[in-house]
Amino acid sequence: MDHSSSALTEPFMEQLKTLSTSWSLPVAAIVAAIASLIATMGLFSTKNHMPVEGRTVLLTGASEGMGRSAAIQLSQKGANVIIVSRNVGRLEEALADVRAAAKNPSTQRFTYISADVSEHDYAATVIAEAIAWNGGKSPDIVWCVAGMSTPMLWTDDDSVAAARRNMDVNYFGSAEMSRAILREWLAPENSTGPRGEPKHLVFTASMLALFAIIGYGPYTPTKWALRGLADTLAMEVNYYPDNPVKVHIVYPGTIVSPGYERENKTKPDITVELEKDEPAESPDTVARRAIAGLEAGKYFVDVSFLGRLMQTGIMGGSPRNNWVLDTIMGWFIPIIYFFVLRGMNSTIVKWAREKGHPFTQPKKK
Ligand SMILES: NC(=O)C1=CN([C@@H]2O[C@H](COP(=O)(O)OP(=O)(O)OC[C@H]3O[C@@H](n4cnc5c(N)ncnc54)[C@H](OP(=O)(O)O)[C@@H]3O)[C@@H](O)[C@H]2O)C=CC1
Ligand SMILES: CCCCCCCCCCCCCCCC(=O)[C@@H](N)CO
Repeated sequence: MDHSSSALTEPFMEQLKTLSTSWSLPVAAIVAAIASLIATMGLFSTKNHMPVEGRTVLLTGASEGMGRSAAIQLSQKGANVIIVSRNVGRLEEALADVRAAAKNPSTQRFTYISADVSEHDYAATVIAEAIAWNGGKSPDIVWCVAGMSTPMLWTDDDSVAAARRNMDVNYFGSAEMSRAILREWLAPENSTGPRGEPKHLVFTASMLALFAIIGYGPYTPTKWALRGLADTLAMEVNYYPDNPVKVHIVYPGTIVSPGYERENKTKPDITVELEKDEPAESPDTVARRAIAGLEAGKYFVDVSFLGRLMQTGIMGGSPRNNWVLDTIMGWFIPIIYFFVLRGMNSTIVKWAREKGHPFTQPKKK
């Protein structure tokens, strides 16, 4: 016979148990969350999460603009550097600057590979060449920088052709490279165990992948696509615990680069008007901030204050840089966007009223 419970006490005990679990679970969760936050925040650590000295870095799109600046700065930090783009003359000039910046000129090595990132299967060939040059070892860090932009209105004649071209260079150029290098890094014969120095795969998006504005229809979706791929791969690399790889994605604002000069030739004036709130920066500055973010171990690499705010506003299921700050800041961003969007849309309507129907406005060519 069971004496331990009576008809009276049992429901009470059940209630008490439910009550205590309904409290203890959230409390335990909050305590665990705070503890793991403190552990992962890295607030007190100044560890360099991406040492490059003596390691080999491959960058696409590094003959001009931010990629070139990044290659030079990584050379200053002691990296061996491989730069990839199409034009050989510009590659040679850039490589001379990269070489001249070397920290240890007698031991660091440098080379370039000419390739068009928009060509199907280009990356497997580039990686094979890079490995042969690097004494049979794959590069330790791959940074996809190559990109282009042809801003125009979506109703313009050439917008869909431009969109396909932008997608081939910006998205598939990085997608193919990431696949080629991951097939090396993640291969069983290249396992280092979970404590091995991680490899780094870096994508270059744009602030427009966080907040889209009028006139970048052919371009912005390519950078959103990169964000989707980067989030996917940030999770997928965890499937290979013995082959540690860190994925990162950089979100630059306006970079005063040769590419920026080119895109401004066709950029609608209304786009120029709305993007003027994000201060334009030199390629050196953007590269320096991006590398600092990579060294700090960030997944989402912001290079400006607005970019930092925008990131927190769209994070969804992306890995966080700092769960506490990102969550608290995330509560405020919708309030900012309420005013920003109203302001931008009223500027657009005002311009249409002042300058006439967009089809009848003079076209930039
Ligand atoms: N400029 C800006 O305002 C912003 C730029 N970004 C992004 O940052 C990155 C760097 O931009 P930015 O500094 O302006 O770069 P630039 O446009 O100045 O330079 C582009 C580089 O990529 C190479 N490249 C272009 N197309 C190809 C191709 N099909 N195959 C191989 N290489 C190619 C170019 O060399 P070559 O022509 O010889 O091939 C060059 O080295 C890009 O991904 C860009 O989309 C993001 C936000 C803002
Ligand atoms: C909290 C949020 C505040 C929102 C303020 C909005 C300001 C809009 C700035 C848009 C800047 C776009 C820079 C990237 C440009 C680029 O990628 C191209 N130049 C490349 O072609």
